[in-house]
Amino acid sequence: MTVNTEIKTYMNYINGKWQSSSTNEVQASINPAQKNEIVGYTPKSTKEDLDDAVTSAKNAQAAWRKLSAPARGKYLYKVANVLESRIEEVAETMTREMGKTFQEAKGETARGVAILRYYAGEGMRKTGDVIPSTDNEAFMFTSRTPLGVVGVITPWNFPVAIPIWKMAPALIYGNTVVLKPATETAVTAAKVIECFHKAGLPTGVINMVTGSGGVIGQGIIDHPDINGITFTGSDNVGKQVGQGALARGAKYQLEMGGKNPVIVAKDADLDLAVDATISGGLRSTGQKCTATSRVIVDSTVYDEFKEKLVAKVKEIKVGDGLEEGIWMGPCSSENQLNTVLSYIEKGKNEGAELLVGGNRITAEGLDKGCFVEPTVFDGVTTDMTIAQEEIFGPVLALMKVDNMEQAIDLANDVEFGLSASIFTSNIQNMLDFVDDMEAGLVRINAESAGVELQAPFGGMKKSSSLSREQGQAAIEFFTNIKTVFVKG
Ligand SMILES: NC(=O)C1=CN([C@@H]2O[C@H](COP(=O)(O)OP(=O)(O)OC[C@H]3O[C@@H](n4cnc5c(N)ncnc54)[C@H](OP(=O)(O)O)[C@@H]3O)[C@@H](O)[C@H]2O)C=CC1
Ligand SMILES: O=C(O)CCC(=O)C(=O)O
Repeated sequence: MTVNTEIKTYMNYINGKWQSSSTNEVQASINPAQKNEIVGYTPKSTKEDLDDAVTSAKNAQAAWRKLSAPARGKYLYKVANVLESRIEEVAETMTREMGKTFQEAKGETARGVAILRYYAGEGMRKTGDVIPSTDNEAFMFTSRTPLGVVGVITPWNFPVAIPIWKMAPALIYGNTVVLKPATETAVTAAKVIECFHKAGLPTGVINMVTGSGGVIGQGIIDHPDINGITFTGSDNVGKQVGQGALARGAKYQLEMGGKNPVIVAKDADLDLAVDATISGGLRSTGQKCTATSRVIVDSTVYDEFKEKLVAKVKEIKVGDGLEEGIWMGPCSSENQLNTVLSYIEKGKNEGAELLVGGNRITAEGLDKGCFVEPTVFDGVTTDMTIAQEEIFGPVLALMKVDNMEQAIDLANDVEFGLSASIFTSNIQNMLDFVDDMEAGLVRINAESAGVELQAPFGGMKKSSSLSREQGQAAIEFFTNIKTVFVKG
């Protein structure tokens, strides 16, 4: 494929115009597969830039809310068409900016298109109920009203899908938006916003301000004119968002980490389980909140499963995600790579046995990138750090159990509860797992990652603020219910 190597400076999008930051300062976005390559520059914005964006969103609010939902939907269909016409280009930028393979990046961009179309269609669906009143002369019903201005703070691991699955429902239900994308993937975000611009959304309905989390993200948390904040990212920052929003009475929604288990029962199809563990744990270099990280295997099939898993992990081709035949790209940044390596060190120091991987890759051609070997640990116990904390890297921890009850207890023995999967052919195992697993997504004979846009998405315990994103569930966050009582 041809790679676009032009280094461009992208801008904030405020009040329907592309604008540099008030200080004109920019930050470089670096390719994690080739750290000497700059993908583009984006503004290092200030509080003043954010204020302008919020004012613009606030001014646009009334007219956008007054449009019919089907009319708002028509705009989203147009955005979807523009993005669809740019899939390859946006995907290439994503791969160069955060490292996931081009195939995965294309899949994610296509998913962005599908999400836009889904929420465009939502504009034609009902948003309320008629409820019988005890007064037989009255008419009672519910309707939905938008929050107002929504602040959207997004991470780098799904730089197209996550902003879109937050912005599209915000818009269809009548909110206006200020997006603060992750700094690491701000160029990809700018390209997504270009699609909204091209689709001709009314001025001010959508705005983007790039810049540091500490300034622009914190600014969104504190801004009195932002009525709701939707966030995906780390546990620590999520807590700050929740506490800040609560303190000033803004609505908030948080999606944070996972420590997702896969259980392999003695009656599992082992080949299927091995493939799903690798796909769920190591695709996107393990940088998904739904990634498999703990592999809990029945002792009867433990050795056979381990042997098959290790053999396949050794075959994984790591490299620049733009190259043909590469299965796993780099970590998204040097920081992320160092975090992963530090967890691998902790695993070794705390007594886990390294079966494969464990090192930074420094082979020629990969030495300028943030590459780490896909890694599998054996003999992991639940008290170890690698069994408890989110690593966000290509690291699998094998854990042995003697029966299904032990497996589910172990699977639940973490602070997170996002996704979990089981491989079994026994119906009782499936039913027990569905009933007892403390996770927002429970998947049977399927990998832990893989979210469908039309279904609710979110976790239990520390994984989320207990609300759900995506599908029709999104309406609960992006609107308030009004109960209407009418009497002639
Ligand atoms: N649940 C998930 O899908 C994700 C989980 N993570 C977890 O988080 C770890 C760290 O990743 P990282 O990128 O640092 O995640 P962060 O939580 O720091 O970043 C997520 C978003 O929050 C912004 N942000 C950072 N600080 C603040 C702040 N004080 N107030 C408001 N917003 C802020 C970031 O901006 P900026 O980019 O400018 O810093 C980014 O837009 C990963 O290793 C992983 O464990 C990370 C990404 C996604
Ligand atoms: O598994 C997926 O497709 C979604 C994962 C996700 O939401 C995340 O990593 O933030």
